[in-house]
Amino acid sequence: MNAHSAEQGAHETPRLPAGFRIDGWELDAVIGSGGWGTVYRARGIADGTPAAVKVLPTGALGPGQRAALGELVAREVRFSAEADHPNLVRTRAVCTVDAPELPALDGAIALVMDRAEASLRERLDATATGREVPDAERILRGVAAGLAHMHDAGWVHGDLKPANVLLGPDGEVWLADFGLATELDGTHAHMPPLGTLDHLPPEWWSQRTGADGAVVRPTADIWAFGVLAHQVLTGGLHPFPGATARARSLAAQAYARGTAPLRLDAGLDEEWRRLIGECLAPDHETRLRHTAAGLLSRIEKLSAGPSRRRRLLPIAAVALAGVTAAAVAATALLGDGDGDREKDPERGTPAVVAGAVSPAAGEIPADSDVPGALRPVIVAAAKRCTDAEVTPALLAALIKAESGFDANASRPAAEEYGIAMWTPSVFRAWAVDGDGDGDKDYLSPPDAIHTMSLYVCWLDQRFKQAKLPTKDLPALIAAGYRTSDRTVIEERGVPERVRPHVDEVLRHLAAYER
Ligand SMILES: Nc1ncnc2c1ncn2[C@@H]1O[C@H](COP(=O)(O)OP(=O)(O)OP(=O)(O)O)[C@@H](O)[C@H]1O
Repeated sequence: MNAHSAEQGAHETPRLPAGFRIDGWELDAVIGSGGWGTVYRARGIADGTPAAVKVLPTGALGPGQRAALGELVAREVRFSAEADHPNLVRTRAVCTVDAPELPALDGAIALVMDRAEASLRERLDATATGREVPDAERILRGVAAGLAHMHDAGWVHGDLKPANVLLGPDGEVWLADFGLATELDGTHAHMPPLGTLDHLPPEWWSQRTGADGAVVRPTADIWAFGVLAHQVLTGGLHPFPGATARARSLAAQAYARGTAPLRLDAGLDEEWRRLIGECLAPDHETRLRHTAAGLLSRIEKLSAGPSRRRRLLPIAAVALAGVTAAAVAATALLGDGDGDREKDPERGTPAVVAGAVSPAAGEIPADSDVPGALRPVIVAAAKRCTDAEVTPALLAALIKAESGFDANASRPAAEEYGIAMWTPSVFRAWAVDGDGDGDKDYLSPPDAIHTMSLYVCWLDQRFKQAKLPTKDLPALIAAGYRTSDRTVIEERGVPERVRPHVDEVLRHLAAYER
């Protein structure tokens, strides 16, 4: 299971050895560890019933930690004991660990649960970016049903995320990890400021955290469901851009403030796009209209309808290019500057949305010097961007000026390599798997060109936001690709030192636009 989780717990508390017995259960290997406990494979001593035992230690912690853990454990135990629904993991017993030789674990609470085969997190990790997780709709239906039951019973999950959705041996879908589940008091409850950044609603950040912790309401679970559904239907893409959870949460907050639009993945089916967009309504009040029960009945209708597919790029272009319709890869937020192509930590994902064909996207003239094998790749890459300026001709002109279509081009002094002359560290932040081989490689022309399209799309949007003259956009993009968005915006035009390069791009562009 999740190696990260296993490591995380390893140094915090000792492990119980395989064969250790807790009441009628015998432990086997560790499945994984979370922030508060370790989960073991186990079986019933009497009849071999498979189980998973979560051991929640209460010793060996500082006083503050102990208080917080005590509360979480109490919640998890209480909720687990009360929860009874096919979409909530079943707790068969709550026991106490008797291990005087291991003081850190002696007296720990052990929750004996039905054992899952995998978590949704693992399924996502095993799914290629851009593909749906197998059985996606059924899984989402199970999650919505579990959530609806919790809300009806007056609880909020508070930590809905793929790691907390378990998949049983016979395809069961179980919500798990109720440490943050909290009982509703009127319309909201309180919980400590834990949870996972990636699934917290934007209003979380503007709430004051009082003695009882932040307010948590069912609408927080609705938001988390929207994020999770987007991940499940896109092979793990988060709906907000950023390389880190913190960056993504900042992007979600910018969206909630109205300074950035919501850009869901281009391949999403219309109905799902609408449903996810509603779950991700920017504020609690708007989200109030949507209940988990309402989501469940919509998903049931969706599943009953004709079979749905992610929208793919036009087959002809894809087949010719030898590339798969790998979905738009999430762009990443970057760290420190690198070379001349600087990076802006505030940037968002360009509008590579809707699977729409770029309005000005034409073919590249057959008698041009653009190699035939590259043409369909370039055309498909340009379709990643809905902005009219980013055409196959512009991409071709940029590539011609950058490398002369040489896949092995390199300028080591400037750390630029491959057909699109990517600086490796910059490439990594934007990388798209253009050829669908599961790898993102700046020396692979489809990867380099698809990534170029994404980056250029973002430059185009930056320059429009900065109100630079629209008629100059191709020149500005060429300059931005050679320098940085910031340099071009600060100079309010093409910097003199890259003027010859920009003129060359414009010459090629004129030739390819014929
Ligand atoms: N009933 C179960 N059957 C099989 N695996 C389980 C079961 N419950 C939890 N796990 C797995 O055990 C690991 C640890 O789970 P745990 O709930 O302790 O932490 P987490 O959810 O990864 O993190 P945190 O609780 O800090 O959010 C995870 O990989 C989880 O998928």
